[in-house]
Amino acid sequence: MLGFITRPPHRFLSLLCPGLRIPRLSVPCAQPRPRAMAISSSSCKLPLVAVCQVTSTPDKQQNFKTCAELVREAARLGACLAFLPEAFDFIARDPAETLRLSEPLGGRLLEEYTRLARECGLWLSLGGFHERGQDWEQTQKIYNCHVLLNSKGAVVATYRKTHLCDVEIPGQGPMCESNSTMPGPSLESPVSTPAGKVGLAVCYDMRFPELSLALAQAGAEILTYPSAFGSVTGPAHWEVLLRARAIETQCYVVAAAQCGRHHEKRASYGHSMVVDPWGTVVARCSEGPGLCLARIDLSYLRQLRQHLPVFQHRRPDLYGNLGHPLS
Ligand SMILES: O=C(O)CNC(=O)[C@H](CS)NC(=O)CCC(=O)C(=O)O
Repeated sequence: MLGFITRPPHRFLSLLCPGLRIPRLSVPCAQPRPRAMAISSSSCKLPLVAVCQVTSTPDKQQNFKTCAELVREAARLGACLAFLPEAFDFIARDPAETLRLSEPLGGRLLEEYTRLARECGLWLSLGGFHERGQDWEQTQKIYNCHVLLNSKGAVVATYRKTHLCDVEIPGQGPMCESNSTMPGPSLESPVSTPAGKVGLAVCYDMRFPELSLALAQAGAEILTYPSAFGSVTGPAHWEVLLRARAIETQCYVVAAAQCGRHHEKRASYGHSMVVDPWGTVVARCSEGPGLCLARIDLSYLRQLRQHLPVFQHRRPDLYGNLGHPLS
């Protein structure tokens, strides 16, 4: 069947996901994009991804139950890949509790997620696992590890957050991630998944466009920023940063977020979303825990990159080869 679309099919997604809000754009008719483009198959054949939003607490078992329910729902709705936010495993009250609750990749929690991926037959982006790495004995610190599982439950990639969030924002309470966490040593090459080539990052990493450019130049089609964004920086920066990363890299951006109050000392902004390579928010979660869905249209991405070839127009002679090469 030959279909014509101008952008991913919102109407269909709203039917699938009643909680999904169709985005209101600030400049809805001023967009000089191709009027319509032909796609060779029905939009229903395009891969569907699910973005899960949760409120993690220090209760690991309860957090797993909540995430597993959302992942099962994502599978039931036909998603091939589900994204969980940073700290999907738990959000602790202090660094000592964070360290106490952490596990190695070979621990019980990852085993449960392996079983879940296999049972549901979908890929899982576990967006920020508190990982006791190989150097745990010496450092007594963890890594903030983004783990990608395939539909058989195998770990196909790991990326350890390279930019740690040590910031003091008035009104938000100080964050000092390096109290408990080591920065990752390297970027990870984008990974082929049923939805496209996924570039891995975590939360605060989104503030460093060099990283997203490096991933895009290494072939990423989908950038992922699983997050636990603060409640002061959230309203000011969250959507702007995600849309900017999508526009400048011409990638889909998927950002699963923590939301609500985790315990007496901490709350997160929520607003999980998927942004398309044009910068349009094509799916977003509503206030509380839940999920939203989006179709990934790589032929649209490729056409956009042809129409607007920014990667051919860069001037590394003027400002260096930012974000290139990856390794
Ligand atoms: O603490 C954990 O258990 C997991 N890690 C996090 O939640 C991290 C470090 S505190 N949060 C962020 O990076 C928020 C960044 C942010 O809010 C911004 O860039 O404005």
